[in-house]
Order: sequence, then C-alpha cells, then structure tokens
Amino acid sequence: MQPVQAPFPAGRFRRARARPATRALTRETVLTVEDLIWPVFLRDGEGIEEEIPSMPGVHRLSVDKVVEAARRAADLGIPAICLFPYTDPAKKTKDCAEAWNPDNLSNTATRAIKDAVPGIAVMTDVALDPYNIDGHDGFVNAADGTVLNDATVEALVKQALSQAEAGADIIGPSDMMDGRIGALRDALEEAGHHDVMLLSYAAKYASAFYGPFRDAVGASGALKGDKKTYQMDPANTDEALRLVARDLAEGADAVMVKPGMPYLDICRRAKDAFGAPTYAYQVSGEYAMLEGAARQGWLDGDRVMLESLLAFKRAGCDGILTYFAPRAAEALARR
Ligand SMILES: NCc1[nH]cc(CCC(=O)O)c1CC(=O)O
Repeated sequence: MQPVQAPFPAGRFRRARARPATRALTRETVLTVEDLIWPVFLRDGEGIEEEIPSMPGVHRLSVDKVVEAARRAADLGIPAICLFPYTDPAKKTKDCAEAWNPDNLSNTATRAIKDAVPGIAVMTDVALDPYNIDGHDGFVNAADGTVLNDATVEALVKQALSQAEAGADIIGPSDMMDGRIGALRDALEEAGHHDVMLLSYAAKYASAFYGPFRDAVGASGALKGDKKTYQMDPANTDEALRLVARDLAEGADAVMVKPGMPYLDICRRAKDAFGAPTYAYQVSGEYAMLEGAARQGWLDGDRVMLESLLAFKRAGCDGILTYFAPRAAEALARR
C-alpha cells in the first residue's frame, strides 16, 4: 500500500472524523458477536454457579448450568462455547485416565449442550493439566521431572477421540507437545470424524497471565515448577511463525495465539504470513486486569472491554476467545 495524502489544508484528516456517519463509513474493522468464542469452566454437582475469586464475574458451572449458559450464548448469537473442567482432585492421577473417560465432566457437558442447544459449536480442550496430579499438560518423568513428549501425544489422541465421540465440533490442543496436530488429525480421520475442526494453540507462550485460569481449573496447587520446556519464550516471534506453519502443515484448520493483548504483533504476523483462520485468546489474567480495574472504578469496563476486543480484529484475528463474550455480545446489541 502506498498512501497518498494531499498537503494541508487540502488534506485534513479530521474531515472524516467530524461526524458519526463519516466515521462509520471510514471505519476499517468491525467487531461483531460472530467473532466471539466463550470459554467456560465446569464443575460437578447440580445447580451450582461458583464464582472464581481471581476472575470476578466468572463462575464454575455444573452441567445443568452450562447448558443454560450455552442457550443464553446461542440466543445472543455467539457461535461457540469452549469447555474447561475443574476436576475433583480425587480423580487426578499420574496416568491422567480421567482425560479420556467417556463420562468425564467435559464429555458429559458436551453431550448435554449438543443435545439441548445443537446450533452452538462446542470447543473442547486437549491437554492433561486438569487431570494430572503433577499439574502439567503432559506426563512427568518420575526420574528427572521432565515432561515427556511422545507418550503425552498418545494420551492426547485418546482424549481427543473421546471428545469427538461426545460430539465436540472444534478440538483445541493447548498442550504444546510437538507432533500432536498430525497425530490428532490422523486419528480423527481414521475414526471417521472428518468434520471435527482442529484449532491449534500454535503459538502459546509460557505466560504469567494464566494465573487466574490455573485457580479456576484447580491446577495452581498441583503444578510443580513452570511450563517453560514446552510453552514458548515470550521473547520469540519468528519461532511463532514456524510453529503456525508446522501446525497448518500437519492438518490444523485454524491457529491460535495466546495470550492475546501482549501478543498482537504475533497475531498480525501469523495472519499476514499464512492467511489461515487465526484466533487469539484473551486469557484469564487479561480479563482479571480489565475487570479488576473496572470494579475499582479506575476504568470504564464496557468501553475497555470493547476496545480490547476490537484490537484483535485490527491485528488480523478472525475471532477471539474471551471471558467477556456474553457481556460483549450484549453491549454490541445495545449499540
Ligand atoms: N492447558 C492449559 C491451559 N489451557 C488454557 C490455559 C489458560 C487460559 C487462561 O489463562 O485464560 C491454560 C493454562 C496453562 O497453560 O497453564
């Protein structure tokens, strides 16, 4: 692009900004409800909505309540809901077998939502951390504490197949093991799940912004050490492009950058380089930051919410996973 601008006073940028109508006509990006994926937390029980202290306004929901939430989301026009289970600590083991139990919380909720609200897409999470006694996304080698790659990928395949079987529309591997996209794609094709989408957490950074999420899924206490041997170094950007290229080549239908706001440069580069459907995850710490300040009266909550989400569209994203999804949908409907 080669912008040409008349010199002042022939050229006045303020003309286009002078009235709502011409601001609307010259607007380059829009945020709509169809850009939103709503991550929700599950827990067992019935009739339960349990607030997460580090994420005010966000709750762990029992299956009946998540069905209600899915109905509300569908009524608002939100295309997809993404499930994250809080697993009863008694069900966490070294072998993480609960991850591929056909009747685990995530699979039970998927079936219940697809049954009651078939129009909303259900996205599920592939990673072992909610089920792992060690709190890591993969198996931990007892001898030296390292996180095992290839053995973990075999488990992730079992987990993803159980999710596809339960009716998941979109499977989101958030584990950052190498080779998992190819393995998952082969297994899904072989099992006849030809239309299940893989949305790869391709560029997922070892970030401090995940703190409140780990509280929400009950992984904070369990986690020993950090995730730096599998999640990316926040200093890297070329590596993100290599990972996106790798995951697309292995059969990902779409890719994600995570966290969101501090990584908009990665979103833009990934979209420009590959043109694939590209998503960002506005993670728990970003939510806590904005919502915390809004509740203190330090920021205008609705305005910063919508401005932060629009920024993802400007950076080239096709959509955003955000805990604000229903509130953003309501705010957009009011405009
Ligand atoms: N598989 C783990 C996972 N999946 C989604 C998130 C973070 C989401 C958020 O912070 O909102 C994490 C946390 C982590 O990697 O420790």
